[in-house]
Amino acid sequence: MSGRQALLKSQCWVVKIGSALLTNDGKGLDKASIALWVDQLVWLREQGIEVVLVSSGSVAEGMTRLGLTQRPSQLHELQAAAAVGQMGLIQTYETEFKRYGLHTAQILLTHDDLSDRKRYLNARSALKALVGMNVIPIVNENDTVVTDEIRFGDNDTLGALVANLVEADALIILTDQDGLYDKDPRRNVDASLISEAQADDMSLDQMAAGGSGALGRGGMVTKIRAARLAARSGAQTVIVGGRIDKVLCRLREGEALGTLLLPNQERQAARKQWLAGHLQTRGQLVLDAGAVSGLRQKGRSLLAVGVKSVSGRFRRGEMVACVDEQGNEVARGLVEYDFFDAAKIIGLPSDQIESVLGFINEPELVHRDNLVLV
Ligand SMILES: Nc1ncnc2c1ncn2[C@@H]1O[C@H](COP(=O)(O)OP(=O)(O)O)[C@@H](O)[C@H]1O
Ligand SMILES: N[C@@H](CCC(=O)OP(=O)(O)O)C(=O)O
Repeated sequence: MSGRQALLKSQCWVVKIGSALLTNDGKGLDKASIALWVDQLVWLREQGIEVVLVSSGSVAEGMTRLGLTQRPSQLHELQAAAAVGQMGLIQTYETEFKRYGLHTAQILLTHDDLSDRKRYLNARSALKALVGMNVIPIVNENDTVVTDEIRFGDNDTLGALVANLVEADALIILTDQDGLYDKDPRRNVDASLISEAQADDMSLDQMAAGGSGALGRGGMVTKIRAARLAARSGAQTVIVGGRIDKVLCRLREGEALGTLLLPNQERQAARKQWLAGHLQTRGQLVLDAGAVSGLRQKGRSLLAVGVKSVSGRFRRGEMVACVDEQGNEVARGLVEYDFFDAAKIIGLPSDQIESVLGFINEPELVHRDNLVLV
């Protein structure tokens, strides 16, 4: 399945709404538009699509609330504006989703949260749990604690990393242009819209060279880069105009709006390759024959009950090798428990984990989504 067809079948969307759109041309949050996007996000949920929202707008809203006419240049002022503005942003979404009786959750992330494996797994479990509870997670960068070096800066990158995190099928980037044009449409009246391309097509880069608008941070450069990052876990990206009437519903129904940027591999293969990129094992789990066949033949997760021994000094979220009793490697995966805890629960059914450890991270020792067969 390729192209727009895949969107019809997709199950999980990360929708990113950029500053350029959200902030009513610099005059505070565009609440009327936010209400319309919320209507559409709720409609997507009703179609059975899991939705995670990545929303910018905290700095712009903070500027309005603090009466600043120019985006601050000093980091501490930017952080202060973001902290003030994030309140208004979340308040607005909370009010709009409440119309439908839906709860929202605020998730503020930094680059560190997603590069540290333990925090990565924690963020993943929390987001998945929220989505499972029919809550709409609203993600933004944690502007108050980040410094220059670790800032995502733009939320396109954050959107892509969240798409990797929740293994979304689609990253939808809503912006103030109808999509990616062959040159900046603000400066070139003859620019034409690119309807579909491979995310890794390098000729896209020069089309995006025009920079960003006055309110946005990354322009199209970071959107194309985001599409490439999202493609690592097999997600498609659509860059599309957020002001197009019922844009999200129409995309779901297969209408060819905006620019579709495709991953160059099938989702499963991309996901496995992405995991493989993280491989550097920190320990070893020896599996019994039942667990080996569960992983190999049935594509199951690894449960503690099927593990005979552990070695190494791994921590939760690190990569471990899973070997059979003869020492042959069967798979590698991200482990859900630290070495000392894993050693205590091997051989036990999952419903005994809590009584032995006093807590439970996950019922699996290695979840099948985090497992690559060797
Ligand atoms: N080839 C291009 N096609 C479309 N927009 C482009 C292109 N090159 C640069 N741009 C600029 O990118 C802007 C959108 O990016 P940005 O301002 O960062 O918005 P956002 O806040 O939505 O991320 C557009 O307003 C446009 O001026
Ligand atoms: N965290 C910042 C977002 C940065 C930003 O504006 O990004 P983008 O929407 O990608 O141009 C904020 O909420 O203002």
